[in-house]
Amino acid sequence: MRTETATSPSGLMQLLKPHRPSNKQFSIMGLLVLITAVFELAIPLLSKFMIDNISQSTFEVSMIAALVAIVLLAAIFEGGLAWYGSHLGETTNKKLRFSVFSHLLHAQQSALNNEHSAELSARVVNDSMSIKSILAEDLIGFISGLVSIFAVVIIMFFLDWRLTLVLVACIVAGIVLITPLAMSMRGIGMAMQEAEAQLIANVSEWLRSAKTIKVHNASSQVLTSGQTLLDNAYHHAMRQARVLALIGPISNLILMVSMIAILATSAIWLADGSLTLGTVTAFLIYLFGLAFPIMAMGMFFSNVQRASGAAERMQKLLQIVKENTENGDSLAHINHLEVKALTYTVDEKTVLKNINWQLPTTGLSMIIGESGSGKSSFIQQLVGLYPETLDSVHINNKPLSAYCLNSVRAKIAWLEQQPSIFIGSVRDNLCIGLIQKPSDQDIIDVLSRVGLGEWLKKHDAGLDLLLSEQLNTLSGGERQRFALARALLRDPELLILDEPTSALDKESEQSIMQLLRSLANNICVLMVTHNRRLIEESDHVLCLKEGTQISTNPYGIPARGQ
Ligand SMILES: Nc1ncnc2c1ncn2[C@@H]1O[C@H](COP(=O)(O)OP(=O)(O)OP(=O)(O)O)[C@@H](O)[C@H]1O
Repeated sequence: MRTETATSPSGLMQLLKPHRPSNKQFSIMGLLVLITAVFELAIPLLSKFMIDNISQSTFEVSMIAALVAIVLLAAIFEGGLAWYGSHLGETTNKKLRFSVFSHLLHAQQSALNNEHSAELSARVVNDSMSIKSILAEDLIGFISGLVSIFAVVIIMFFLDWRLTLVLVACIVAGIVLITPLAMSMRGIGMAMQEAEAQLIANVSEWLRSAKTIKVHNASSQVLTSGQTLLDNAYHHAMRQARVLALIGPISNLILMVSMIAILATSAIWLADGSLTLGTVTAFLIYLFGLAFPIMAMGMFFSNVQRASGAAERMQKLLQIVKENTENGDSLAHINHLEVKALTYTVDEKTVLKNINWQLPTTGLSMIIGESGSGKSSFIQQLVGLYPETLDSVHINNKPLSAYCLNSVRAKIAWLEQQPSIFIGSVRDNLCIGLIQKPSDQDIIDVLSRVGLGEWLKKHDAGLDLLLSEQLNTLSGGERQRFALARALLRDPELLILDEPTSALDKESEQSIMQLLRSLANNICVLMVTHNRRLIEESDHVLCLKEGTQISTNPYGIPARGQ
């Protein structure tokens, strides 16, 4: 479950710790920053000597050659530094995204049930971007800015300490002005990321449900809601733009005021001969050179605040408790399956109450009951999706909590009420999670067994045909049979099906039931159904009413084994 944490720039460091570049990589970056700064700082000094030599008529051509060489080297190192920074930032970004994505995939289902998938995707993809830019761009700007400001102030001090004092006073005033603006970026950044995640979640849902919206004449209503979300995102983006728009001009203002102050004071000292024209030129070049570092440092502080907000949101995701799927005994075979005193509660609502049922390891068992009676919830407990009920499900007289869940799930195939289709080929969709991939012929045979042989023949791409949730390649009934094929390829010992024939015509239903009956000779087939006709086919029945097991069959139809 989630917990609140106060995240600051130190929270950002904590998030980055396992993924950040190595000390060696940081050292290389530091070295590149230093070399680039040295070259860039040498340019004004060389210019000063050149100008002073020209005015004293002692000019040498070699000086121009040295200046050109240094300008070129500075440009080469600057490019190299930008590339290296991006390399470090992008690598960290990739690792961070992978870590959060992998954490979410392994997160406990109950925590994921409360989240919107598109909002989670937005956090994995978007929030990490602002964290990446700290490493890829801002950190370099900050370190080179720091080195430049420090070195420039020292060089200037040796050139003329009086002008330096004027400049330092201007810089300090600028920092005092910029700091509160930078600090406000954290809250703004968080609110902006939150607004964008909400926008993405809603837009993706609306677009997925475009047909429903059209048929219900709800486009204008949805647009109004969309407008509100857009206004919210726009409002926060503009708050950010206002702060950034202030940081730029304030930095320029510092530069301008510094320049005017330096020129004014230089005029006096030039007149009394205590200052050379070369020194003034060098000062002015250094001063322009300081504009970028000062701006970069302002940006660094504001972006660190913004990234801290993103880090806080990502940290919350990383605090979702993960499933423990790898520890415990490995399950070889299901010889005995029993549910003992199973109670399942969600948000103080009792969904299942004290269910006791021994499932036969072969045969066709059915779970029946009114809508909302807890049938789907019951079968989800058998695959260990909810840690709080692991001790109530017993396999071979040991609770699920004693087993390595991955080994249990390897023996089970679960066909959801609304089967998922992933972006990928027919083959990829059917073989998902299988360690030993079946041959194409095996896949084609299974598709024929579930009645999709003709469907496959209609598509030239065959098993390479691309499927996705959005592509309407499969009808509702075909999708159910497709998911059954996926389940069969797992060669399960327990086959769980949540209303597997709800979208099928009578003929297809009969052929699927025939298939399930023949499978039930060797394995446990457990299906949820509303269909009265099918109950007659069952060997065993669990009847649920408002989450409680009842002995009387509400349909009044005796099952085969009863
Ligand atoms: N994660 C959850 N959070 C809140 N309520 C839940 C959750 N899971 C199930 N429920 C509630 O528990 C009850 C049983 O739901 P379940 O889906 O198991 O019923 P069902 O018998 O399969 O219904 P149907 O036949 O309509 O599919 C419902 O009222 C449902 O809203």
